[in-house]
Amino acid sequence: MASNETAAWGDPKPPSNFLDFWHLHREVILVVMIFGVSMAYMLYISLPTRRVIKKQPKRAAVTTKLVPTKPAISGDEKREVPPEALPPGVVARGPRRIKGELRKPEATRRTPSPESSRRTQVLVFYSSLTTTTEKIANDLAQNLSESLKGGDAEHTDTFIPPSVLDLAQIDYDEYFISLPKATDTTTPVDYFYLFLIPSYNIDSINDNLLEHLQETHHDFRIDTAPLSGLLGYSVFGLGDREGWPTEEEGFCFQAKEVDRWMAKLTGRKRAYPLGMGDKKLDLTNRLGEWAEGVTDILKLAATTGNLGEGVPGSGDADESDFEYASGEDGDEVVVEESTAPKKKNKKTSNIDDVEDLGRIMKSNEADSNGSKAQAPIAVDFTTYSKSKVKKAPQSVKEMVPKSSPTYTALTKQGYSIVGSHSGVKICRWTKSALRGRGSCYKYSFYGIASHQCMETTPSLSCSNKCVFCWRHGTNPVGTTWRWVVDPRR
Ligand SMILES: Cc1cc2nc3c(=O)[nH]c(=O)nc-3n(C[C@H](O)[C@H](O)[C@H](O)COP(=O)(O)O)c2cc1C
Repeated sequence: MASNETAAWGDPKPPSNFLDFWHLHREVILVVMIFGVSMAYMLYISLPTRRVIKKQPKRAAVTTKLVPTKPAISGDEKREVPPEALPPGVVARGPRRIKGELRKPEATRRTPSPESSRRTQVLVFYSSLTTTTEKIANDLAQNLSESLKGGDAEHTDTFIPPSVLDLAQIDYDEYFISLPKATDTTTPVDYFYLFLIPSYNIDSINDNLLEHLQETHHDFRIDTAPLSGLLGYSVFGLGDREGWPTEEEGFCFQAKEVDRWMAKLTGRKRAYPLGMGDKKLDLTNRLGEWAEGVTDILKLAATTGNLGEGVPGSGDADESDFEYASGEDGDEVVVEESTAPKKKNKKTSNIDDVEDLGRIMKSNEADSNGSKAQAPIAVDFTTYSKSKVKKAPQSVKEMVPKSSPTYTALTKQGYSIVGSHSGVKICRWTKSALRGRGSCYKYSFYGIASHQCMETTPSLSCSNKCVFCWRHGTNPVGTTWRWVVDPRR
């Protein structure tokens, strides 16, 4: 035992075989090996060139992950050479550049080229009390449909057949607060609005439309030009010079109003000037000219995506500026240019909009130069003060005047009109009960003696247009009272 221990730690003689040697010196050998490996590792990680070479392939792998779709990478990138394979002397600089673009949904893209897949739809809006305009609207849509095809293969697919829309039937929010939603979402559609507006000096659906357009423009929650995405619009007015000889006396006054409000809501997208026709004189000719002009503009707009140079009066940049300055296109203009007093046109309010600084400066310049020319009037967009621009004289109207088609329609249904706004009608169930043909559900279910009922309302106007309404949609629609009020007694 003693000789063994001596051999392990103190025997100067070398061990007889490798196993003995290992048993004798393994601690020393292990320590030396660990030290050596540590040194080698330290040396390895301190060498910069090696690290770069090792990391390069890693970065390439990450890049490939980020761009999974092959078409998004251009042909140059596909041929990119890995850094290891570069010829000597050529240095690979920085990370690989990815060319391409964010892929948007097809519907949101806009390519104004003729090959564009966009389509155009004309919407023909009309109002009609005595059916002339309704017929004209349908004919116009039919003719437009033909002439926009025109045997021209290029335009055949561009235009969706025009739609005819009765202003008394549609929901204004769908068309005049934002653009209509296309049914086919795969192909983007540009809308072009046409209006056929007869004028009525009695309460009619035109008043509702005008009120809606005006409210939309002034609603602080909505953009002032929410229809600026329209391709364009144009208005044609129908009137009667026999009763309303001049525009000042009310000839086509509501078509002019619609045109003016649409200019505001579309951000001046008037594609063709306002047309006007006298039902008894020149309607066919004037309408024909207007329709021809509109067709030309439509073809141009559908292929280029814009209204081009425009035609005189259509509201291109110069003309709009003129309209703007002369007050034709702004209800905010407080004094007519021609009637403006020469020296009192400085400012009508203490608050001016920044957008008007240019005009205000011009006006001041003209003043200081002592120029006699009438400068444009300063405009205050921050107020909704009532316009003092001369309008066709408008008195408070009766809700259902005896001479109106509404009166005729309601009396034909069996109503008696009391005064100018109340209506009474015997319920059909009352008649039925009197004839012994059965009563209504109120009697059948609850025993109410409903055979004595009558339908009556103090106001024939209503704020809704319910499909089941007993007024059959022939009554005026309004959210406020704007008609003649009965005397107290
Ligand atoms: C009750 C009534 C009021 C009218 N008021 C006007 C008017 O103020 N200005 C005008 O130019 N024409 C006026 N007209 C004429 C109509 O605008 C014209 O006849 C039009 O063609 C009628 O179209 P419709 O048949 O589609 O209703 C009025 C017609 C009616 C029946």
